[in-house]
Amino acid sequence: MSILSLQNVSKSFESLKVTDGVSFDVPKGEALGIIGPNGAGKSTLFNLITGNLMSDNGKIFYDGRDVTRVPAMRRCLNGVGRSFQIPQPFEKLTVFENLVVAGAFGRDTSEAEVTQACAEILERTEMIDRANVPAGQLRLLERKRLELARALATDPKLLLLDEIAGGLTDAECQSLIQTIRDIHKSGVTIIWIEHVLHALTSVVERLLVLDFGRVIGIGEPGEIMESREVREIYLGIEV
Ligand SMILES: Nc1ncnc2c1ncn2[C@@H]1O[C@H](COP(=O)(O)OP(=O)(O)OP(=O)(O)O)[C@@H](O)[C@H]1O
Repeated sequence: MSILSLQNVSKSFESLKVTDGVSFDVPKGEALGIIGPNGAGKSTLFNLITGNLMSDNGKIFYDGRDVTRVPAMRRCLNGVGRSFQIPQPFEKLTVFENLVVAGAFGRDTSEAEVTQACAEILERTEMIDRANVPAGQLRLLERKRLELARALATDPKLLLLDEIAGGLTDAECQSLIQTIRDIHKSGVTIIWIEHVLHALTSVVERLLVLDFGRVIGIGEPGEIMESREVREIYLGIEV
């Protein structure tokens, strides 16, 4: 069964069509990667799925329900979690406090349950040693881990990751990949936008390619990367 289904979804900013008749389904438990050139409309697609933006046309179904006009907060409470391309934690709050804020707003449970869940998430994301450090003092990998942890604090069934591996060294990237794999193994459905292709293809089962707001390919990563259109458009390789 699909946890997410987009049917002919479009979005324009004035005369610029940024999402152009996008349709795809994501089965429960899948990890799907999204690639495409800068400005292809990847983050906009995330904003449409989370409800941060409303589509002009088309339908979005989440967990069997039509959420096309459902506001972002409600979608989050129902299990749509996300990380942002540019992490913006509360810099003066500690790592733990940042998580508790996300948990308090993003899940429908008691304060005690939020606190307990946040402590567990700090373990899972290897941030437990940094629990009492103000977010403003974190290094890049830790900021990325905090961003991931904040998304997990909302107890997502569907987790959207927006370029979480960007700017990391290879070793840092590998350690983050392992954490994302563990989250995936625990049953969370993941959609991951990423320019770091080796990171993406080491986790996802399928890749979706966006270009000028259109889906130009979706399928098994090896097949997608071999496709002539993808190589020409995305990689700039003449074939
Ligand atoms: N709120 C907005 N108002 C006007 N134009 C916007 C808005 N948000 C995005 N755009 C434009 O829509 C296009 C797609 O942007 P988007 O951020 O979705 O692309 P992207 O594929 O995520 O790019 P990148 O890989 O650089 O992050 C860009 O031309 C961008 O300038």
